[in-house]
Amino acid sequence: MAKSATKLPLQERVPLRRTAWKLADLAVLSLLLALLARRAALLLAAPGTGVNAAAPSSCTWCWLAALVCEAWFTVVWLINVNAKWNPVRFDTHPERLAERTDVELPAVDMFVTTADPKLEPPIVTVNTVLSLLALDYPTAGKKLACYVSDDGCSPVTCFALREAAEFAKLWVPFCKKHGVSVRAPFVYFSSGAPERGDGEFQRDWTAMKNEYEKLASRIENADEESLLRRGDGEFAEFVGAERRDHPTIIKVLWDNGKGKAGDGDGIPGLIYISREKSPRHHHHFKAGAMNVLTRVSAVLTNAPIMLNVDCDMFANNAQVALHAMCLLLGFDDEVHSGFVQAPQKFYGALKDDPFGNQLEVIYEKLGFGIAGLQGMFYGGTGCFHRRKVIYGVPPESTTDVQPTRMRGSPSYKELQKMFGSSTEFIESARSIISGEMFATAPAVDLSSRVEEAKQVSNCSYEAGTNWGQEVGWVYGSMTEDILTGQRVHAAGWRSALLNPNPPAFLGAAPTGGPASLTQYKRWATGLLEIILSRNNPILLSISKHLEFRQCLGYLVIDVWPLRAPLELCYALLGPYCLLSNQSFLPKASEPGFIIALALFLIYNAYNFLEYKECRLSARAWWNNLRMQRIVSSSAWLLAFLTVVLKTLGLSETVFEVTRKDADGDAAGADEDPGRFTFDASPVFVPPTALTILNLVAIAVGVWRAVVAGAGGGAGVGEFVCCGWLVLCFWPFVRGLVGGKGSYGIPWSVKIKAGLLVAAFVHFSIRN
Ligand SMILES: O=c1ccn([C@@H]2O[C@H](COP(=O)(O)OP(=O)(O)O[C@H]3O[C@H](CO)[C@@H](O)[C@H](O)[C@H]3O)[C@@H](O)[C@H]2O)c(=O)[nH]1
Ligand SMILES: [Mn+2]
Repeated sequence: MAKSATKLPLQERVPLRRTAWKLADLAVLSLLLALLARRAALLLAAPGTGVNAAAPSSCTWCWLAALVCEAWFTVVWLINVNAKWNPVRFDTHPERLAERTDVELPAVDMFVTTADPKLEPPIVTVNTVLSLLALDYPTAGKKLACYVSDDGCSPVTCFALREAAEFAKLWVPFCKKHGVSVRAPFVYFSSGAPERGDGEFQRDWTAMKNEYEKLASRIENADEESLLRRGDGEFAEFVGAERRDHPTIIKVLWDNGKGKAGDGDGIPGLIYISREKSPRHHHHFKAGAMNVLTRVSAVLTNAPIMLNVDCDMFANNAQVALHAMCLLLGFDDEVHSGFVQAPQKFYGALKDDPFGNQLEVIYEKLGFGIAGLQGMFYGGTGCFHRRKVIYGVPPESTTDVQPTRMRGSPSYKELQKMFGSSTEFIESARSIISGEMFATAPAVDLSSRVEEAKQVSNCSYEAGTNWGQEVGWVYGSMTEDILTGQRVHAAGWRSALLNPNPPAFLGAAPTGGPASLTQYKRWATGLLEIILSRNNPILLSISKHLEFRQCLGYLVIDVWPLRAPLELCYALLGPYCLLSNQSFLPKASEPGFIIALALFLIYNAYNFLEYKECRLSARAWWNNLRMQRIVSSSAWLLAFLTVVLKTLGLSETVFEVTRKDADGDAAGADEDPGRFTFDASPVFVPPTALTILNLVAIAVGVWRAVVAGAGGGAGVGEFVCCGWLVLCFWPFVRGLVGGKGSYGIPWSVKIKAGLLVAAFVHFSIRN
């Protein structure tokens, strides 16, 4: 892109100052090191005997275990400090795009994935699709196209999208005429009738609202049986289609190519795809769906930029594609924006984040920090990709020792080996690899290329190719987003963080205990799969272009499941010591006590101030703090065990889709959607056991000190540990005693937890 000095930049990378935070980072680090040094010194001073003469009751192996855990906590702190150290913000100026006659905007293919019409109601997907079709983009009708992948193979979803295509003919012009800001109809109409505006607007608004309500009721009342039996054979392909065993179904629901030459202001094309499934082929969950979307769109429209969103992530900012273009076109070298990721933000989010999954502080502190290193992680949704990056093309600037097949003009044979045997696909890939940003898509009806598109969606298409390895979304992890982003960074690309105001996309955060913990468990399972694979960030930073500090940044997230066993071990030390009348922390009279106390206070104050700085409440801080403990002992721990079993070949990991609620809150009027709910799932066993155990330990400790008068082994530190854990697990205390229905912990869980506690108490007291 030629540039002259007078041109205003499309984007600015603004470093953010954080001197006071850096001092606090170092203060906590020093305290952690002091704690470690003291422990190590005392252990060395009295090998074999009690840990120190002043406190003969301290238990040597508890001190050793504590030393290992605290060393690990120090490492975790260090990698966090690294990630947060140099944050940056990217400011984007889409209004300058219009002034820049030298900048032509590339076409964008927009992908939406859905997998289950029950967990992901079609009306949710339809709203996401409508928000994308109505995006502001010059000649949107020509340059944008929307592809929906339906892993649920549901005629209802297909019907809903067909209806949406009709509705879009009214909705898109309405949004553009009146400058509607949020173009997902359910959000737009939820705010009630507009107060201002002229008569024409009022009339249009009422008419639109009526149309939307009719659309919504048609979709909600659609049932699979009657669709399949419809006389016009419209859904004939779905007859007999098993969700896990059916041929590819592709339907062009709106063809923007058809006889529309010259009419750029039309509505973007809309294509429905349900890829072939067969029990003989692994379908690789979302990553597999993304790869099919990539190939089908290559054959049909072949836009050089691809946007991907989950079915619940509507565009909340109509200018989002323009903001993204500022980052994709606004650098002198495109290596700086291999992909452009918007943070995951949520709509209708519950007050004070009761399930600790709104991730606001993570994004603002960790996200901006990582953005200042090699660049934001790919988050699976709300991301603009360069098609060539997904195809494995390295940035111009990397000087690889090995000659890469992807440079220059690879031969047909080489391309076939990488991308598979479709001639149409290879032709399209050739123009992408050569860096062509403005190849005009063939001026043919999309419908006339459906057969080619079906060919590249077959489940056998990828056999023997590089798809899922060096090309496309990477297979082998439930958390395909982090894995795929790592591959892109390892190729030497950087990424940019897209953070416009209003936020780019909004999605649904799961509510209730089971859904939230299932999501965390899936993430942690996938992360451990990454750590154990040849794509783990340490190997990538040694052998490829993943920068060292970025590698440490990835580890902050990747080690989640590894934290679980160590945090569990540390959480057991307090109750063990109270039960066996020993200690693992310095006594209040010892100098070491002050270090532990200061660490506890400063660490928590630090976190609290982070929440304050992100404009969140004290309640949100506390909810997140305690969810950290709950998630670690439940979801992360189970993920750890699942992957151990998988490694031993005893089980498989599967992608459990998160439920999305159509209206944002699932609970009835008399229920409290922020209150923790339970089911009989094994994830609830360990935290239930920890809750009971800590209560028992405190009771035994108090009894020993007060009634039996034989205290002295355990000190104030052990009591604080157990008391703190009980506070953190308060939702479980409530679930144990009083909760009705899903607010109570089921008996099967209580019994399993009770048995674990009995065994642990027996073991502690006997020792
Ligand atoms: O076999 C599958 C399974 C899932 N999906 C889609 O994948 C998306 C994400 O699934 P969801 O259940 O909503 O997971 P979340 O935990 O909300 O997703 C986060 O975490 C995932 C990785 O675990 C990322 O892929 C997502 O983009 C990210 O938002 C949804 O659109 C699904 O329809 C498929 O297309 N096929
Ligand atoms: Mn989701």
